[in-house]
Amino acid sequence: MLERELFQKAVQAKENAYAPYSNFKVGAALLTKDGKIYTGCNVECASFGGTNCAERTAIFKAISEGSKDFEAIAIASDNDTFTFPCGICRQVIFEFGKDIKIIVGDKDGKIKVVPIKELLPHGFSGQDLNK
Ligand SMILES: O=c1ccn([C@H]2C[C@H](O)[C@@H](CO)O2)c(=O)[nH]1
Ligand SMILES: [Zn+2]
Repeated sequence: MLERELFQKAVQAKENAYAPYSNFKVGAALLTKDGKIYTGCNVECASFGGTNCAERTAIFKAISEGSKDFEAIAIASDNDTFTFPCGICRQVIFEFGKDIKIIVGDKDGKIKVVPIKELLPHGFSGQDLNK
């Protein structure tokens, strides 16, 4: 699966976003090492703390379906430029692999790929708990 194709899946997943409060729709597409794709969107809540980001929706779907070896996650919003994952999502992505590739795109179709360890330098992980 090409990075560009995975990004397009994230663009499609964005259509299902439930974002009536922020109006900021986000889609994510998660590629597993065995070639499966799990998509996700942000789901907001009137009690704002109940909101879940697109990235974590995709990851939690995958985990709950028995997949936990991830290759890459693509993220799309309606912004003109790249939307990188928030801090909470960076930590959750890092939980499942320090080399997972983050794929973002801009309005001109430019794709950028960055490993999660670059977005979360010195990240806390299970290793710190001797796990
Ligand atoms: O990478 C991001 C950044 C933000 N959001 C969502 C959370 C909230 O619904 C809205 C505004 O922060 O966008 C995501 O899903 N992913
Ligand atoms: Zn997030």
